[in-house]
Amino acid sequence: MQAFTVEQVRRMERAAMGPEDDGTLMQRAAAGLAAVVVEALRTRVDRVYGARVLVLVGPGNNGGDALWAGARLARRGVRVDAVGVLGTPHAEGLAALLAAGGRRLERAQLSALGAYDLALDGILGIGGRPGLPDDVADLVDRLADADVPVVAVDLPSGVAADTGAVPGAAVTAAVTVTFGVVKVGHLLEPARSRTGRLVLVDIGLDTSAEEPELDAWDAARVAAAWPWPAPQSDKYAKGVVGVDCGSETYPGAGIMATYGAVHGGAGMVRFLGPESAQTVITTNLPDVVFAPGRVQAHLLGSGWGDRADGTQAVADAVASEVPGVLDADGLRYRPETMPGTWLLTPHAGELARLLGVERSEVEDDPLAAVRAGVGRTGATVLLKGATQLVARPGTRTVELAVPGPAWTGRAGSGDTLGGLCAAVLAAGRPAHEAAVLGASLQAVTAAAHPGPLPPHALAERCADQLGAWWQEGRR
Ligand SMILES: NC(=O)C1=CN([C@@H]2O[C@H](COP(=O)(O)OP(=O)(O)OC[C@H]3O[C@@H](n4cnc5c(N)ncnc54)[C@H](OP(=O)(O)O)[C@@H]3O)[C@@H](O)[C@H]2O)[C@@H](O)CC1
Ligand SMILES: Nc1ncnc2c1ncn2[C@@H]1O[C@H](COP(=O)(O)OP(=O)(O)O)[C@@H](O)[C@H]1O
Ligand SMILES: [K+]
Repeated sequence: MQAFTVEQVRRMERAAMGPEDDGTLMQRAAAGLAAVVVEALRTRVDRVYGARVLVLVGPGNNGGDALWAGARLARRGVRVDAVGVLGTPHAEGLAALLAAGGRRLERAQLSALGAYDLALDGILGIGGRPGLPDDVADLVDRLADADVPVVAVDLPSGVAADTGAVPGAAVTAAVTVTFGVVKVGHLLEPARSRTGRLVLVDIGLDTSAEEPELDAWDAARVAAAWPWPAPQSDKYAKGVVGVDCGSETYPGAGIMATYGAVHGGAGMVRFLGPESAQTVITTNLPDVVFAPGRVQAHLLGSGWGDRADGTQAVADAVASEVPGVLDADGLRYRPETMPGTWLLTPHAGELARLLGVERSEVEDDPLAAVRAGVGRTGATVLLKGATQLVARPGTRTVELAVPGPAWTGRAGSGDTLGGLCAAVLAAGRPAHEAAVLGASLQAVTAAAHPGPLPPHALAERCADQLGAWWQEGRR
């Protein structure tokens, strides 16, 4: 699924409309929106005729969409009340609603909100600045308290369309009906959680001239793209991962990274980390070897802590011209520039440190931050967290891994994730694919095994997930 910025949407809308806006796009949007509301009413109250819908109307075309959809609903016998909550409502849309038998109410006339079967959020769309005025936020809260489900028009009002930030009050929708194309904010947390189920209505926009801002993967695409071994593949075709992770202080990181590489399907894993981790690895993963030798992907940095020869270790690995994953503490020892064949896997705090900015800056605009990480380092960057973004040199579009459940975020999950990515890298895939596939496999597996599994146990389930896909023939 591809997502676009507001600026791109405006360009596509202008191209579709031509010099004059004759309202065609808005009519298509309203028709699609009304159809979704009809289905939602059938599901919720088992009727359309006589059902009650409240339309919250803002000052722009977003309110226009909602009012025109309200008119369509009113013609089907829905009892539609519209209330202007910001500015002056779209004139033609309001006239159409009133002509169809809908009512316009003042806010003071609103009582017994629980009597509404559903509310339409037509307050702000792509022209909205994030946040809602206090009085509007208060009405939105009262609807939530009254358990009235909200269908958001285009975007849940109050969220930032281009970043997914939610810096102030915002609507939480059960369903969001968006028009033409998906917007960035629908897919990035925290706005994603405000979006609910996302329905895309085709209004005839042509995306071919625009490079998408985001390319979001789903599980089926991950399964299809996985580097499945061919019948003749030997261990070198599957790839050898060299794991130099962990330290005497943090031996577990080396163990969990190794679990990731083994269960991500590496043909061989060489463990080149601290001796204190070796006994556990030998006992639980006897296939791992400890002798130095041929490596097709490096995995460095997880659990290093302070490492006296850290700079040299990273420099040597980069100089070997073999691709690699550089994680966690290893990021502090990176050379000034790195090849795009290397994958850096920072979480928000690590990326902030790398960029010399506050963590909040990364969290407020992760898309800009992950691109800045590429600009700063030259490497491919996976920003880890609730939404996992992958940026690479030379390509503006940022890839979005399949999201997983919040249980996944535990000490050591990042270490196993590094191992999964390194296994894909060792199989010969480019760094950005290794990042998306590794992160998505972990997320899909965690979703299929909900609960607080420790990272090494989740890594074992990753192998089960690959096995299930293999048996389904999804390759
Ligand atoms: N164009 C098309 O062809 C199509 C467009 N479509 C629909 O149009 C929507 C975009 O419509 P839009 O451009 O009119 O902007 P919209 O989001 O309604 O609001 C802008 C108004 O809100 C105000 N305002 C902003 N933030 C605020 C805040 N925090 N608090 C208070 N006020 C705030 C802002 O005021 P100002 O910036 O002037 O202060 C301005 O008056 C789009 O999402 C889709 O639903 C579809 O029909 C398909 C065809
Ligand atoms: N809210 C969340 N939802 C889903 N996955 C998450 C969430 N938070 C973190 N994760 C996952 O957990 C892992 C945490 O990585 P990281 O912060 O590097 O942990 P550590 O360094 O302790 O191993 C990442 O792989 C990320 O994918
Ligand atoms: K809206």
